[in-house]
Amino acid sequence: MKKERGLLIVLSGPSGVGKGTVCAALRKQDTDILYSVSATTRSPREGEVNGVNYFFKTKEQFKEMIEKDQLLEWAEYVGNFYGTPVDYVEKTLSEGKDIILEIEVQGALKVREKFPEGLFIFLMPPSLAELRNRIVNRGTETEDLINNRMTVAKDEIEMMNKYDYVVENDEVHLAVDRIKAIVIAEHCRKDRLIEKYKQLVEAE
Ligand SMILES: Nc1nc2c(ncn2[C@@H]2O[C@H](COP(=O)(O)OP(=O)(O)O)[C@@H](O)[C@H]2O)c(=O)[nH]1
Ligand SMILES: Nc1ncnc2c1ncn2[C@@H]1O[C@H](COP(=O)(O)OP(=O)(O)O)[C@@H](O)[C@H]1O
Repeated sequence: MKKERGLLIVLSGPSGVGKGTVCAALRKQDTDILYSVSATTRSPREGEVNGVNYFFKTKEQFKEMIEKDQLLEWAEYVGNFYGTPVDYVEKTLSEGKDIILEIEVQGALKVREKFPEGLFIFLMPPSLAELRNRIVNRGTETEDLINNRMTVAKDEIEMMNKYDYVVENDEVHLAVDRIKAIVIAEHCRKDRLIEKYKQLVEAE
């Protein structure tokens, strides 16, 4: 029987909403969802590990990846470049495994063009004041960068209607449970299963 392709899941949301935290919590659980590690020209934050959080690249190396068609999508975000290495995504999906991409809105829309069947989830903060608190408390950004990210955040939130689902990240464990529930439901959608069961009946 033809192997079912994995599900491509995109998680976006404004800076500081908790995408990294929620993804890390999801990764810790035994969910069978693999994680796409992006390439970026941003400098590593304290504690970030090359190849785990990001593949940290120079601008020249990043440009070379674009020229060699090694990125599924890429975008410039608050002065740095970010992109999704295409090979790992393709390999994972063709092995029938699910993969999650934690990427910003412009990139997500490009992925949508290539993978209309993907599952697009937007993570929302409980309020904009709470969003700012989270960025401030994380302590990784200067005042200027916090303001830039808040401006971008408002534009990003307006793009929410391009997504299939909106998940509030009030508490990490609740957001994780919601995402897991959405993924399970997506696997049960009839348009994903019709082919599989048709073959099953025909094989009888
Ligand atoms: N388009 C695109 N965006 C990415 C990629 N990797 C990360 N991002 C997004 O880039 C933005 C900035 O990421 P980062 O500097 O790590 O900060 P933070 O996620 O806001 O804490 C976030 O919205 C990420 O989701 C990628 O491969 N492609
Ligand atoms: N549900 C939550 N409640 C309170 N704080 C949170 C929650 N989710 C994430 N945070 C905190 O908010 C900050 C930003 O989270 P992070 O995962 O880095 O966001 P993003 O990847 O979306 O930029 C971190 O300090 C993180 O610990």
